Amino acid sequence: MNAGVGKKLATGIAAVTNNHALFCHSVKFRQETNRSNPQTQDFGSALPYEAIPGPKPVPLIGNFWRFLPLIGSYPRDNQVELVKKLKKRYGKIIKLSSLPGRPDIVIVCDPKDFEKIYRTEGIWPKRDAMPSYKYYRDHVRNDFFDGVGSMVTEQGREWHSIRNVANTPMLNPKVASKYIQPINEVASDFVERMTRIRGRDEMLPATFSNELNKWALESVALLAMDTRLGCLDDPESPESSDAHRLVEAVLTMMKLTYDLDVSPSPMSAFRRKEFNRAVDVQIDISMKYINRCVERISRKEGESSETQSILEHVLTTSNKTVACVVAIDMLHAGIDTTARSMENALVHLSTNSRAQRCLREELKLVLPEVDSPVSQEDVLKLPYLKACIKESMRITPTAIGSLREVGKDVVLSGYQIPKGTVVAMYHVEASNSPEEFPEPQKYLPERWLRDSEEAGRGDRAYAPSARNANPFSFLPFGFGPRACIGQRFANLEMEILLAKKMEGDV
Ligand code: HEM
Repeated sequence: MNAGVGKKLATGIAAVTNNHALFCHSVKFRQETNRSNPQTQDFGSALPYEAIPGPKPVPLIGNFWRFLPLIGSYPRDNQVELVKKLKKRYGKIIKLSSLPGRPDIVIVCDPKDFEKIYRTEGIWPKRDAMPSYKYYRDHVRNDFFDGVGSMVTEQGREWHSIRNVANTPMLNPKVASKYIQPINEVASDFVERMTRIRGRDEMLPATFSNELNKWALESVALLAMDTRLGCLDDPESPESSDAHRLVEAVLTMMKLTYDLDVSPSPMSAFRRKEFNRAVDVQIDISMKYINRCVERISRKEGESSETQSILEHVLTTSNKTVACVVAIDMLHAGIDTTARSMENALVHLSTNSRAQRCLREELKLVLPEVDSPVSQEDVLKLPYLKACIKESMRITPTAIGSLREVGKDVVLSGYQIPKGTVVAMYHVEASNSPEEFPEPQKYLPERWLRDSEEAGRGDRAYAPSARNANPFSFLPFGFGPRACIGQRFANLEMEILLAKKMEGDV
């Protein structure tokens, strides 16, 4: 398994310069924060924008050279390391200016500033993301997309119209409950596959991260295409199968999104062609299953919308192009993120035998029958399981930060930030800050349990409650109207797989 947990940047829509963002972890927190007014300092009396600390641009070449090998101070640093270095040198707010072809970026690390930023975003938050995919849609395959924008890349009214179509089924708990059984089946197949692929020494293969991508794709295909693809089949699907081609296409696209949008090079023209081919495959395969679904809908006219699947709902309220765009958004945003978050949780647990014991104890009580399906009610009775996942996402979030264009003039860390400035909120800094989470590097799921009695039970550790932290310091799925639309499903997929995996190990 990958040892570099925490250093991974989610590609897809994730990771600040590659553009991901986050969501609040409890309704209670949301109500509490609504009561306070984060705008405490008057704009006019704040320090000017120009005075924000940060690397000073050199005449003609700006700040670009700082990221070059040999001469730069931050050559090819991953973003977590880069921000740590910048924060140590300049403080909690840093301005990165004079980067070729990019606007200034203001980096912030303080959760109090995150709240102020999210409070300015209004009903149509702006988060620029994946320019390569946008270019493909607007210029390469405009014939197919015909102006339909994607949730991940669009802004303003265009973003709102596609997000609205997807919100209705994806945020409906009754629709989600229809997926519990198939998500269970995918998880059981994956646990069986884990047993098959273990070596004689019982170790998982070095390709285990890729196996998790297959599990995440198999789960997302349920939502996006109403189908089981067969990514976990034994014997493996042939190279010409949809499962094989889609895994390759999604992984290629995710890798090239990073190369093209974050780290462009002289090879970019060749990579763009490969990128375009990878999206072509996703369109072909998604459309095949969307067409099948259209036939199914025509056979069962008159069904209530509550019994419809997400895809059926999108097709009956919109059209096939919109359904395909939503499906591709899910493929982009729902695979790498869920697979990496699951991998991180497994790594944290594998190195923490006490947490493993506590989790098994809880599972034995709630799910005495190994192999029985995990229901939504079961999950509600498994607070330690949920806490294990949360704690892993706190220490090693897959989306390390989030971009926004500020919607109003705002004061951040005492400096004026004019409306329209691009800010990068580094959530990973806040969720690992000792001010918010004492002993931040310690994996203590107990932080997330509701009361101290529960925390002290059996082998459980006493831990400082996460409830004392600023609610904006832990936002693994973003915040506000642009928060992750797949959060409910991602959590269900991870909870059910983790429960089945740990149960099976007893
Ligand atoms: C553990 C897994 C996941 C994590 C950590 C994650 C995290 C995020 C984050 C941080 C954002 C940006 C939110 C913002 O800017 O405030 C986001 C957006 C998004 N996520 Fe997820 N996500 C996960 C799984 C999924 C899944 C399974 C799906 C789909 C089935 C999905 C679909 C999306 C989409 C479409 C967006 C863009 C929403 C928009 O801009 O309107 N995500 N996700």
